[in-house]
Amino acid sequence: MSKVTVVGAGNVGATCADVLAYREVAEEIVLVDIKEGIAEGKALDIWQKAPINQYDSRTVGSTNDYSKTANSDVVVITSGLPRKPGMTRDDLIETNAGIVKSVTENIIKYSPNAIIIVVSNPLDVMTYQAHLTSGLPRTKVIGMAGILDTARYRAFLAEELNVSGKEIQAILMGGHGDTMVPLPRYTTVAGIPVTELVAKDKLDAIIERTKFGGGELVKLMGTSAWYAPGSAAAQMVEAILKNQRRVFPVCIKLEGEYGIDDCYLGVPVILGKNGIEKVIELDLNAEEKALLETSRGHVKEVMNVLDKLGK
Ligand SMILES: NC(=O)c1ccc[n+]([C@@H]2O[C@H](COP(=O)([O-])OP(=O)(O)OC[C@H]3O[C@@H](n4cnc5c(N)ncnc54)[C@H](O)[C@@H]3O)[C@@H](O)[C@H]2O)c1
Ligand SMILES: O=C(O)C[C@H](O)C(=O)O
Repeated sequence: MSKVTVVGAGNVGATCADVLAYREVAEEIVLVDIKEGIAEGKALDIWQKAPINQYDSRTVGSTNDYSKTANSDVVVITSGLPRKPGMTRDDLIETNAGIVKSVTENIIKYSPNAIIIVVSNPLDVMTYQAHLTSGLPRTKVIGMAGILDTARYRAFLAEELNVSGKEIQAILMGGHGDTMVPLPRYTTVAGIPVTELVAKDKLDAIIERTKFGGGELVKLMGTSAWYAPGSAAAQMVEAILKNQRRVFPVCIKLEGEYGIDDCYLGVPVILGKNGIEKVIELDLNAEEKALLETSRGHVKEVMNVLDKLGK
């Protein structure tokens, strides 16, 4: 029987649990939150939707009782503060590091072999926190951001070209912040290089919009996004539980890949039943390497802040 826990029953966590349920990705989905009753309520609401939307996955809620999460195959961590207008994701580090640490300790106590998908921000450094606290191999403590950032990039391109978003294939690398690195050289529209279809100035504008895609939504809503993020995390869970071996950009601790050591960054990987089955190393050109290096430098600075906080 497959079991998934989603910690944090807020906007992203509840959306993720809902997508997991209606896609019947797991038989049991446990939603956990620290706020009394909220996880139980949202789990019950999703369960009551099952007869309407015709699914059999069972959602269960828990207020901070991790015994209900025991033997989860995959755990998604969404607990933590979202940013408000005027803030960067990095501003959340102090509060969210404490939350991610305590949540990870509880998770590992009851599901020592789970694969952990981190969503809380600042994403790359919260993945670092969960990896350190869990003691699991790097291939089993991974971060969700690349699927979301790529989806934004794909949606903007679909709009520009007036084609289905399904036709856009793209890869994006680096940290989940303004230094992320969309890769037009690896972007195609049904196999056609995007550079043959979109003028350079338009493509550059789409890349810029993608980099600040999270901030655009924060400005509009006063808090950060949840539909696409929750669905993106659910897509990672599905790839793992169904051993789909999908190729996604995922945050992992790099240990020599791309000439980078000891830094958590988004890179293309094969995602399957063991978590990250393989990191795919692209032959980046000089410009792409320089952009990735800038992103690495930024994430490393925030990792150093976490080190100073005492992890
Ligand atoms: N990686 C990404 O691409 C991405 C995308 C969107 C949001 N995020 C991040 O995800 C996080 C959640 O965003 P949201 O919009 O769902 O926020 P939210 O405020 O709606 O939900 C967060 C939930 O976490 C809960 N929580 C806090 N401390 C907890 C603890 N110790 N144990 C269990 N639950 C706890 C809160 O009670 C709340 O219900 C934020 O840090 C946000 O920045 C990341
Ligand atoms: O922008 C945020 O703060 C949330 C998330 O990282 C996003 O990209 O939507």
